[in-house]
Amino acid sequence: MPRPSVDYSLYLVTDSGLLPKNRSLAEQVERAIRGGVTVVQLREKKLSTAEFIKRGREIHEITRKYNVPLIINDRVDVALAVDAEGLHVGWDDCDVKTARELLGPDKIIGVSITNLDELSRLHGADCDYLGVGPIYATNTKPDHDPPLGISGLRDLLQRKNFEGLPSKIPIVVIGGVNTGNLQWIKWAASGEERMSIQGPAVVSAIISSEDPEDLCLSFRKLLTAPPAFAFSQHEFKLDDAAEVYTNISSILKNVHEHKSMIHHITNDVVKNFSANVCLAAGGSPIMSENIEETADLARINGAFVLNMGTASPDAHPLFFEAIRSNNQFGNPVVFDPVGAGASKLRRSTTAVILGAGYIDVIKGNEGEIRTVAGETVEMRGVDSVDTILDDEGESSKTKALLVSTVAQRHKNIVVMTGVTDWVSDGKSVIAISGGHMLQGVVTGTGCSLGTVIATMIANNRNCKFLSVIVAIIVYNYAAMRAAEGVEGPGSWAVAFIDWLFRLSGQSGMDALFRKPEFKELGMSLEIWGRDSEGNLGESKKVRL
Ligand SMILES: Cc1ncc(COP(=O)(O)OP(=O)(O)O)c(N)n1
Ligand SMILES: Cc1nc(C(=O)O)sc1CCOP(=O)(O)O
Repeated sequence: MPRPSVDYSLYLVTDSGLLPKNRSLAEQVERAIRGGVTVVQLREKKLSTAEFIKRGREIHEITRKYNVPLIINDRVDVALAVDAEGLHVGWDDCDVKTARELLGPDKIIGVSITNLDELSRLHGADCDYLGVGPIYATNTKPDHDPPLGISGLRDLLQRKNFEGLPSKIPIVVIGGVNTGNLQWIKWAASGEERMSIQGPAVVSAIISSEDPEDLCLSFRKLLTAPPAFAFSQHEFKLDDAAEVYTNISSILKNVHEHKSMIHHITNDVVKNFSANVCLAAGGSPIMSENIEETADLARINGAFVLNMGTASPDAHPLFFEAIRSNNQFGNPVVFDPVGAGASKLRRSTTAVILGAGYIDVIKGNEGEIRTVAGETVEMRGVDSVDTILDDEGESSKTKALLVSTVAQRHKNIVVMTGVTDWVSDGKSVIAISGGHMLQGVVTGTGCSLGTVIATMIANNRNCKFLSVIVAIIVYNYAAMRAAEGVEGPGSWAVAFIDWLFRLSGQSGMDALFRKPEFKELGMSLEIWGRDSEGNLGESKKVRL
């Protein structure tokens, strides 16, 4: 008998420890199937063999009624005893070859994949689907491997040489998946990848739900629609500076019409400065670190800034909840990995944050962005390490490649600050000149660029990349104008806020481009083109 063709679009994995009060597993599973679950995996870690088999038969009766395949977790003997449709194994369980010999050719075998090495080790295995995870951190499996995040997932899906497995092998993605992040995961994992995701495998969100039927109906609806505010990558042509001019006034108009709330979780040193910058740029700041209110704030947020400058491990659950809540409402998330390479704690906090949910913009200096890229960077505190040196010639191309690679891996926007600021959405790369050396001696100037970016994209969710570019231009120009005639860093900081306030009014910036004093400052955009194979090619500098 040939193996059944399976619809993996909504895969339920059970955990009887997470059921709502007075609810049996059988009832929960049946309700979930009525809502649209297409595969059920019985995962029992605490039952004796006899109890596992008994429960397996009970659940199998239900799944058979709805023609939904039942997969048994870990245990070949139980799968055989129950005559389940399949088995799911991890790397500590029975190997695929032995499982196939024991189960025969017509049973489904699924395998867990956490990294590229496991994918290679699966070479030639006779398995039917892969369970890839954890995509995000989860309390359901406390000993889980470090989360893949979007970048890890994309690395796996883009893997070119996994000969020996069917190229279209179905993939389900597991770990922290819920109705708030499902669309982001599906969207971020789509593109030119070799393998694609068929659906989520979900434990706690469904098993602990009071109304699993309704919840699964919501999952089904979300599976087919893209997230409302995913950005589409932008194909800048070498002559496209005009596009920035064309859009700048509508971007600023949206900011001023809405005065959106920008929730900051930021470091103690810069709170006051960032709040003032946010107000001057047209936003409404709230600096809250209460985990109890992150979900309520996300309901009304325009955007969320997460700056890990003074973070301790105690703050990880707060970061986690805030990212998840803001993803749920489609609020842009701007992450500043302050000092990411300076200590083990900061490296692990960066991984926690990137493994908590979708991040729209990563903004950092060169050392921070290289750390996010996976390099080991010796940072002296939180200040930038400019090892790629100047912005000329080859080093300039190296920077362009760095930001575009990180943006491609995370399917987001990456801003790398420095004497020149670099920004990429994975497709286009733009280098923006401007700014002033006094920024380097006032605490919080780097951090508050994240604030201005968040303020600009909060109400320009359909053109995030352009909004980030506009934010950097406004910011750098304000920094330069503020430096005129001031005595030093203290008075510059005050003048900077004044200039931001003046410029970010719609008419202020709109008129600005036409003024001679703007032209005289010599700010420029350098736009990088791609050749026919998609590689970064030549660049063209355009004076603003
Ligand atoms: C669909 C799916 N994917 C991955 C897993 C994890 O399986 P495993 O690695 O065996 O870990 P445990 O489930 O045994 O804790 C899964 N169960 N289902
Ligand atoms: C069973 C399991 N396996 C994982 C893996 O990464 O292999 S993560 C996981 C638990 C997923 O639970 P939830 O949907 O509640 O986050």
